Amino acid sequence: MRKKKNQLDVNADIKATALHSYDVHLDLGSRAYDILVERGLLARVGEEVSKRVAGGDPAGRVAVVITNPKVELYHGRVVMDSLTAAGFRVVPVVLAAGETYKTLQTVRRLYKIFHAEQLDRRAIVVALGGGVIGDVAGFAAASYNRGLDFVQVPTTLLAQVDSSVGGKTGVNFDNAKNLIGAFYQPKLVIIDPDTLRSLPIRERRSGLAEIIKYGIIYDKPFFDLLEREVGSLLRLSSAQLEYAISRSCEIKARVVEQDERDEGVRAILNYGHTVGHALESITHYRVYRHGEAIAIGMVSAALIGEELGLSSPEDTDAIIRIFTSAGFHVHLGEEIAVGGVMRLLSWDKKAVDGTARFVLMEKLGKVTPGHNVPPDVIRRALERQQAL
Ligand SMILES: NC(=O)c1ccc[n+]([C@@H]2O[C@H](COP(=O)([O-])OP(=O)(O)OC[C@H]3O[C@@H](n4cnc5c(N)ncnc54)[C@H](O)[C@@H]3O)[C@@H](O)[C@H]2O)c1
Ligand SMILES: O=C(O)C(=O)C[C@@H](O)[C@H](O)[C@H](O)COP(=O)(O)O
Ligand SMILES: [Zn+2]
Repeated sequence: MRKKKNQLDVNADIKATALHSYDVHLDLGSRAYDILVERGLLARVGEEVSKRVAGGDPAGRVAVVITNPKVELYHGRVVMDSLTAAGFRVVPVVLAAGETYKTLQTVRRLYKIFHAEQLDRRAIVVALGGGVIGDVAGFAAASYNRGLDFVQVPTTLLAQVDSSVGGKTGVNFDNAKNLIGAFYQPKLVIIDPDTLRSLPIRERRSGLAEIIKYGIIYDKPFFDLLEREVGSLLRLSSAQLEYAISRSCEIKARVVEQDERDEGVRAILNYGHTVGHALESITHYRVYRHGEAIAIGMVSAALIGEELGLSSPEDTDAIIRIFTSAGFHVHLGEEIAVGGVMRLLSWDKKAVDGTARFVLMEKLGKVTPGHNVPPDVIRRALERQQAL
């Protein structure tokens, strides 16, 4: 295992291999992998997958590229051509887009295609798209034939900074977000920030929420940088774009290395998700983008921490300020029933005996998991948030 480093030393782990090109390594022993961040990488997917996953011998190997219609339109050709040129037999699979398709039915559809194509264990599943594609394709790869090699090629900001890294795969089930799934690490993550040019502003903002999360949970200097850069990051004009992406992956990698299966410290990556997931679920995954829901959830968590005397009102204000300046609505809508949200908290994966355990901030840059919060405190915080 990599030596534990303090927050500032951790910057040294991101190896700048050229201008605006970064490699992050996630060290999990036999399941270790690289996260490559570089503009233009999409055209080198075939070469990188061949070298790093197929041991330089792609002959006779199938690459199943799982994507959705919009991503296929913008970025499918370049990826598939590059895999074909490297020597893979490419099987494209285009799934319907959106969180409402993050279901077992979609996974079953993938199994049917894998079966019809007679995939053997040498097949490689390539997820080309956002977090929904990555989570669904990853779960299918984890379970089909007891595990196929899996490569993440994330094309949303959210997927580039969060969902493509760390091996959480799965689908929603009834009213519970991500209830069915597996920990299954990719063999490689290929991030091309140029793909973000075709991404609508609302989706970019959603990804920014997870980037801001890393500042709140782990790295105050990063939070300060983000306060200055939110506008230019959204416009993709920030000179810090690649840094913000790789720094986010780096923080996630350092946390996952310590607790791959979410039994302890990894819960800090779930800051804001307890209320955030409940909001996604209560609105049937149709109202909020994931980042929008967890931005609201991060403000809820800050208000709860403040109510408990754990964190300061100044830090809550700083969180509200950064999200507001990025264009998020941090107010909890009057139409959202506080009681309904509170009931859904028991489905959170961090719950113990049906009672939510919150990740709460002590100060910007430091959060702790496992807080059992009295219901009246949660209610008070959520009602305050409705009045924001
Ligand atoms: N596994 C994890 O660790 C993890 C972490 C965070 C979030 N998630 C999950 O990720 C999901 C959210 O992911 P998301 O925000 O990427 O949403 P998403 O996958 O639904 O993608 C958002 C939209 O962007 C479009 N799109 C993707 N790339 C594009 C591009 N380059 N240009 C134009 N359009 C593009 C897609 O077609 C889709 O309509 C949620 O289900 C969430 O629970 C998982
Ligand atoms: O990787 C993690 O661990 C996270 O918690 C990252 C979250 O941003 C992500 O939304 C994750 O999918 C939530 O996981 P869950 O276990 O709460 O379903
Ligand atoms: Zn998330």
